[in-house]
Amino acid sequence: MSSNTVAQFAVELKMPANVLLEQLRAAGVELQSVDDGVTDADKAKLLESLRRAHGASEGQKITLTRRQTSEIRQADSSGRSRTIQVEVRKKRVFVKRDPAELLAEAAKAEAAKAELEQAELPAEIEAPAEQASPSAEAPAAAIESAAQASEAPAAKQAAEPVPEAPEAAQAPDVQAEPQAVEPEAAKAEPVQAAEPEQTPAEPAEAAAPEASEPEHAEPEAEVGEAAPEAVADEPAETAEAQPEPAQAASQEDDRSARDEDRERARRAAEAEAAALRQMLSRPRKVLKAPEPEQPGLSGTLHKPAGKGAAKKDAKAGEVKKTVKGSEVSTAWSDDSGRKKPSARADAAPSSPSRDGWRAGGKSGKGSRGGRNKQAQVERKEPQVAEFIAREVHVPETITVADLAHKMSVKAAEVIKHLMKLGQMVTINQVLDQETAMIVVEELGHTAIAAKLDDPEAFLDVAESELGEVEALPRAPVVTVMGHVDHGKTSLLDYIRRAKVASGEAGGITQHIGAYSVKTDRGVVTFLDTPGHEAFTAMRARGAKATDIVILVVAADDGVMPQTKEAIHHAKAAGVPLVVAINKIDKPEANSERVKQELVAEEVVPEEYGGDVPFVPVSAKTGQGIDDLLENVLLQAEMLELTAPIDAPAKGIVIEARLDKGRGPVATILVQSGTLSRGDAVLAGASFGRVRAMLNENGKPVNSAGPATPVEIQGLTEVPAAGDEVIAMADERKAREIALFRQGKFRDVKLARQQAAKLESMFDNIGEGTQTLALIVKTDVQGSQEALVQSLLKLSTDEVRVQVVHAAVGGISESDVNLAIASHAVIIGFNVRAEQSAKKLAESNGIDLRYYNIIYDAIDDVRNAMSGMLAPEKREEVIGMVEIREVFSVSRIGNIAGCMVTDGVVRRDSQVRLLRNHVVHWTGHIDSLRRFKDDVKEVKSGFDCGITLKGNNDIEVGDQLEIFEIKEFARAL
Ligand SMILES: Nc1nc2c(ncn2[C@@H]2O[C@H](COP(=O)(O)OP(=O)(O)OP(=O)(O)O)[C@@H](O)[C@H]2O)c(=O)[nH]1
Repeated sequence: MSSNTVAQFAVELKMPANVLLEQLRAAGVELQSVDDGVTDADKAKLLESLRRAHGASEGQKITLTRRQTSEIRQADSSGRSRTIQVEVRKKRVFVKRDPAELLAEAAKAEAAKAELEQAELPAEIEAPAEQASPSAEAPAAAIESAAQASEAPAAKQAAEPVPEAPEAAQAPDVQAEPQAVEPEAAKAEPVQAAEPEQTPAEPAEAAAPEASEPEHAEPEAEVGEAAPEAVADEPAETAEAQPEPAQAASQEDDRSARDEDRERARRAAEAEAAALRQMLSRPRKVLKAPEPEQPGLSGTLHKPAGKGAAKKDAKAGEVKKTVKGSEVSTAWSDDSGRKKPSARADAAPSSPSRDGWRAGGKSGKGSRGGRNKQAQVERKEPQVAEFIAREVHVPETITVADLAHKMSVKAAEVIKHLMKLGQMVTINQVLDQETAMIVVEELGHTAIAAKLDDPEAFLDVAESELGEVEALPRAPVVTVMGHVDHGKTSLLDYIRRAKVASGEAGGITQHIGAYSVKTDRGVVTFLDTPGHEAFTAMRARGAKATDIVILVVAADDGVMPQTKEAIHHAKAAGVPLVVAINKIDKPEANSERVKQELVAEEVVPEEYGGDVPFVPVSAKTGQGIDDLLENVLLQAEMLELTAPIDAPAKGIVIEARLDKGRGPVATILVQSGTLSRGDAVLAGASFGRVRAMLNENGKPVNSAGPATPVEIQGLTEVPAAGDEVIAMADERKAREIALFRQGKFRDVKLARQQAAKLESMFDNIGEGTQTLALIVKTDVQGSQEALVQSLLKLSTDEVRVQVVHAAVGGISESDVNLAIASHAVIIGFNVRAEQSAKKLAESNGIDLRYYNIIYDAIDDVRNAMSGMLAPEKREEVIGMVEIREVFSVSRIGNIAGCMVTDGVVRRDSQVRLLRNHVVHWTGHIDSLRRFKDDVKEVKSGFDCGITLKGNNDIEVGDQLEIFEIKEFARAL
């Protein structure tokens, strides 16, 4: 192609015509002016000249590549750990080119740059990050192709590279490539956005998004700041590396600048992450607070602060950091653009916190997770309850749940321990007392066996929950006693007729064995079971129902045997007496004689200086009845009888029977608390729910307070008179106890027998003087007196003989009951027990002794009293055992496999461990087994397994000397 003139060629090359003219002249082309023609040969000359002037025609290329990887860990709001790996690749190529080429490129680059400037910005602002890169590359590629295409002869001044050209060329090369941009980062955005309550809650922030926290920033704003953010990290780099070609040529400088850039970028990334983490972990309230200092900080820490500088850097394309996903870049830009200054200010000086964060990240949790963990630990600390050793009262039976409750542990804990003991139980399973006590001790508490019939043991939890209930005054409960035909029934009938029937419309429909009488001074409750039999029968069961005894003595008959018996019963029970001298309406009545006879029985009237009120009455005419009641109430006042009302009911069975239509019916005297219809009750060995309740007049009532007799229905069985009645919280528990008592009944009876045996009297040895209680029944009065006097003379300083009751006649049920109640021994001289009395005595273990010779009786009693002295204890070897094998069993210890070589070994015997015939240890046998069964004794010639209580130190060849401590009664 031929150009016409220099001027035209200069226009083509876009350079001044006179400059081109000079270059042509320098190349040796003879030209006079710019209007001279230029041939192709001239152009070739110019090219050759320029090449010569600037060395090799090929440009020298220097490429620097930097790769930087950073990892960011953070926890999201749910505490999950996320990792974001960011790899930033930077490639910078410096090309030293032919000035002519550069000259040509320069012209085109100018145009391309303008094009890029327009294309790049919208690409980064609006397009997602991955789209931003190609769009940025496109104009850059155009520049390169344009530069390469212009192989036109270069002008001289093109020897120096145009400053902006390399930068433009670098634009496509330098990219931040997200190697592993996790979707978590994208998730972070919804997390932030998912706080709708904040934006409406903070209208001020919404109005000023620049000052608000990133959470409130609008997505468009965040995306828009992606480019400035990315470039803002590298302002120094662009500033230092670009403008001066001389510096760009210096590799050393360039490298150090890049190191700085890299370090800065790293810190920036960390600061961003820290800021993000802070932002996520910060409490919401804190988030609402604006941070006004941020823009200022941004300006100071980042030299080209503000959008202008950022945009400029973006245009230069020195470093462009992009990550996949607009949300990620949004989050990052959001942090860096707004929070980075403060974040960096926070994070940079306090590397420990950053370390902490990283450490948290390693453990799979962000710093917030770490803090939370710490907080959780702190919160957990107080939950570690301090162990408190308790005294646990273990009743006859207890469920696993209740036992756990008593020990304040979880039922699972109890079940676990029982499993260790080889017992698989459920939470509702009933444990026997022994097992329960083992568990209690296992758990480190002190087990106390509650008394077999101690209702407190079942109610202690309930009562402790109820707390103290105020005890209020209650009516006295009175029993009438006296000799046959002295008028007990008449007296009770009169009182009931006069005081109860008259006051009740409809009269007495049913007589339930007890009733209450209202007087001017108060209420008196009568047990309508005259005679001391019922009284003593109750006492024999350990129940005390009566507060006061009215002793009826016929004025025309005087003190008779049953009168005396009644006195003995009352005195044995420690119940105060009120004497009613009855039948004073009769002309032959002699009150004074009665008084004197009673004084002989140690019942001293007040007028004689005693403490027993004597009231002359007539059950026939009603004379003195009011006075009698008044005296009873006076006596009651002195006793200060009280009982809680607002409490679960406790009472006693007065009488019970099986009604054909109604099933078991029991007359109950409520002694404390209030019994209500529907209450679950335990009555001795029977239980049930109070289905119906009738008062003394047969009228249905819903509740009964202290000292109130009621008849109840709903028990499963007929209880015995004198059985204690307890209202319980739940029927299930009442049932368990009742069933257990039924099973234990035999044992209870056996236990009772112990106390009444003459031989076992010495078991009761304690401090101070002992008392031997006797009931003496003889054939004639003479022998009675002789025997009683002889027996009383046996009393010593240590043992006192007490004749509770002495009378002529056969041994009656009443005598046996008195013996039960008084723990007395019955001596029958030439008399025998009635059949019923014999049965009662047998069933209750009462010692009945028959004698024909007074001295035999006296000798026996003396021997018994000798037994009551502390007996001599002597040791008696009963067997010898050889240990032939030793088995070690975990949790049990060492078990000795033994052969009984001599005598017998008993489970409850004591043992002395002999090693080489030297006593090594003395103690008790823990368990004695034959094969797998526990046995009570093993005789000579048999092998057995023995464990020793508290001793595991056993060896093969050891000998066990089995002995028992036997007590030998001392003679007086
Ligand atoms: N004149 C008179 N007779 C009375 C009086 N009290 C009771 N009697 C009579 O004495 C007799 C016996 O009276 P009860 O009330 O049955 O005597 P008790 O003590 O209950 O007799 P037992 O039930 O057998 O123990 C009856 O015939 C009564 O009528 C009284 O105060 N004056």
